[in-house]
Amino acid sequence: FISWDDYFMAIAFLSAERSKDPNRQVGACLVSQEGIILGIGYNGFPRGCSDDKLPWAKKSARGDPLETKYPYVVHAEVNAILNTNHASAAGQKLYVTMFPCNECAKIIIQSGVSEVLYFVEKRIDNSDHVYVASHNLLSMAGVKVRKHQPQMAQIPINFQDPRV
Ligand SMILES: O=c1ccn([C@H]2C[C@H](O)[C@@H](COP(=O)(O)O)O2)c(=O)[nH]1
Ligand SMILES: [Zn+2]
Repeated sequence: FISWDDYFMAIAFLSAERSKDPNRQVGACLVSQEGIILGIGYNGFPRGCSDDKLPWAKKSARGDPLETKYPYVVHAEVNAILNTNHASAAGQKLYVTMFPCNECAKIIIQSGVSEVLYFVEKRIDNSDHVYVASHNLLSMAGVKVRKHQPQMAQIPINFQDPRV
């Protein structure tokens, strides 16, 4: 059987699979102190804002930021926190497939999340101020941050009927 941490991180990974971002799929899973899933999310455009009308591009040929995804996309962490159906995020754990950016860090802190477990860091070196700021904020606010060390290398899901 799989450990609780692998289980919740796997749910964040599965949620990431729903993202339509062609460059980076991110998933998040908010879990209560009792081990109950309160919310899951992935990076996507806001409800009612169609993927057919908004761009998924990283860069614009014309240098217009409005032709890129960045001003429009809701980050996975924010969606997981907002998808809680009014349960409080205070004291809870957030499992994320990628270390959160500074904007997500602010929301994580203000919503009272007490621990962030992440799988990978996007930051390549200390020059990426967004992720350095995120580390600084989470540390100053006393939010625990832990890199998840999986106990299983993979968790296959087989949709075949187990009796076959
Ligand atoms: O904290 C974060 C940071 C980023 N994301 C999402 C937002 C975008 O859809 C991608 C990043 O795309 P790049 O092409 O790597 O710039 O990741 C997030 O959900 N949470
Ligand atoms: Zn973010």
